[in-house]
Amino acid sequence: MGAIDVIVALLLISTIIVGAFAVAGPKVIIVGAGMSGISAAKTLSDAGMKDILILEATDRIGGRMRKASFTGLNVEVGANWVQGVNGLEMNPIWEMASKLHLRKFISDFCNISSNTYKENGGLYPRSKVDKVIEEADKVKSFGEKLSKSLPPGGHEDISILVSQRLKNHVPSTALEMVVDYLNCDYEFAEPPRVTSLQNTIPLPTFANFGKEAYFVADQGGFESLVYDLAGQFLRTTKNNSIIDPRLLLGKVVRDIRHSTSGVTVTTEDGSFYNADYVIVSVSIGVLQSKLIKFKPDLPQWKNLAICQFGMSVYTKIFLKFPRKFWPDGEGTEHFLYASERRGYYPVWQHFEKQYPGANVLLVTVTDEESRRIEQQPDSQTKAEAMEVLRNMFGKHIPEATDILVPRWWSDRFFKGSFSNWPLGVNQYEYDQIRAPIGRVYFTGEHTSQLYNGYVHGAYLAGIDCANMMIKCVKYKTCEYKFKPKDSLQQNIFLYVLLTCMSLLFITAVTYSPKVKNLGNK
Ligand SMILES: Cc1cc2nc3c(=O)[nH]c(=O)nc-3n(C[C@H](O)[C@H](O)[C@H](O)COP(=O)(O)OP(=O)(O)OC[C@H]3O[C@@H](n4cnc5c(N)ncnc54)[C@H](O)[C@@H]3O)c2cc1C
Repeated sequence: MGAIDVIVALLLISTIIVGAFAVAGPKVIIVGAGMSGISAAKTLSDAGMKDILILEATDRIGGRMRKASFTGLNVEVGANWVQGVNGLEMNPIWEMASKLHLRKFISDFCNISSNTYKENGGLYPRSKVDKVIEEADKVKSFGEKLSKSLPPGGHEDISILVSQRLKNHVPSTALEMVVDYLNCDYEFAEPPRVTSLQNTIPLPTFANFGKEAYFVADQGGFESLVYDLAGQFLRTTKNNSIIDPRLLLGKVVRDIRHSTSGVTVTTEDGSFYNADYVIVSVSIGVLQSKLIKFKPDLPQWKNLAICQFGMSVYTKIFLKFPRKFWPDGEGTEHFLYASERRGYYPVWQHFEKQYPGANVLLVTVTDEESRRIEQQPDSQTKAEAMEVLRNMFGKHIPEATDILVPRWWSDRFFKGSFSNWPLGVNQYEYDQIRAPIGRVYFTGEHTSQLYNGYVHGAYLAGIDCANMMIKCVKYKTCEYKFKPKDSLQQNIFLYVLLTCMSLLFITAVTYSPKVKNLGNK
């Protein structure tokens, strides 16, 4: 063996050793490849924890960021807006969308009072709608002040509806209801009677990132953000297909066995995968549905916290027409239909700016209307939407030639659209949702400390969850600091006890010398 052979052999050995160390470290399985799962996986990878395996139930990544082809156009059936832009802090999703040069359009509802239709035809006078909006704004400001005055922790929280009652303004006319719908349901996908006041008004998304919202209308799809993020740590081809063996699609996780020594994840096709840790990023709707069984089961307090939180349903229905019959031009993009039946095909949008000449309308429904519509044939939904449009624009308008009705609620991999903070869940119970259980970690938009329900919430929660795991693995700091309800109650008890004892002590100290002095006199 010559000197060169020795050098080559040494190089080879050192490469093997370095390679072995590169993949050394714990193996982590990530369940779900939506924004949160991918963001968690990337954070682990960036920290050197590259031995990861992502198991995704569907045949794609992106989860609730999903484009669909509709009459030759790619439309967003899931997330559409970058919410919270131009504020004090930079929304990370805005930064990513700007970096990728996604086409996006500011959403402006300033002119909505000129575009509000009566149930039986014709527009409301602008001044009348303005008055209702003004009144609703006053009630909202009242709610905001009230919300800030409530004690932290959430044990005295009230619903948005209760704050309206306190201000003696519960929307009751068709016009008041549609304005209320736009303010509340259109954002949270659930009515004011359900939604927590303290945790939604003011909303951290708008308070921190800014009041503006931008509508993404890019043929590559909003989901391209997730693909871009994934491409930063998973092997991809030149045309951006992911070919990394660490991502497995079509793997429906059904069973997670966990113990102090590791986890075993079993998928519907009978495969099983061993690892040191698992991160579960499925929606809270999926967690509530028990599609995934934990063995042993999650503790009672954890299951309770998961089941108490809200998974709302928000449905974007797209309709295609042979020609345009709605007004277009500046200030006409959004229009309202004020029905006596609250939430009946209420918020409409045309795409003259985004997709000129496409002749597509979008109508949004939520909650019970969404569930009802998901269960009926699309032809029935088209007939109902056409009747509403004819009420607004007259009998002469053409019939829609196509309709697209996404079904997020019926889909077992989502069970709804996004989480909404309901009345009755305090901060401590919310913290319990994201608390790890041994080697099982949880992420997803519903675990975001400030931004549940949003894409940026999903992204930031993924980072937080991965960092929690990194701290545990690398620095052996595995404690998750949260206060379960019991400990809160114990703290209150202790606080009262200590206060009483202190008062007794102060009284004793204050009065005993005086008694002595008196005696001396
Ligand atoms: C109609 C709609 C409109 C929205 N509008 C907006 C908006 O305008 N702006 C905004 O910021 N946000 C919006 N959102 C919310 C936003 O899309 C979500 O908050 C975010 O995408 C959630 O990401 P995630 O990773 O937490 O969850 P998901 O995207 O749900 O990812 C979880 C992944 O887990 C997979 N999975 C589920 N079960 C299993 C299983 N058993 N085994 C393996 N994999 C499984 C799913 O297929 C999915 O890919 C909207 C959502 C919807 C549905």
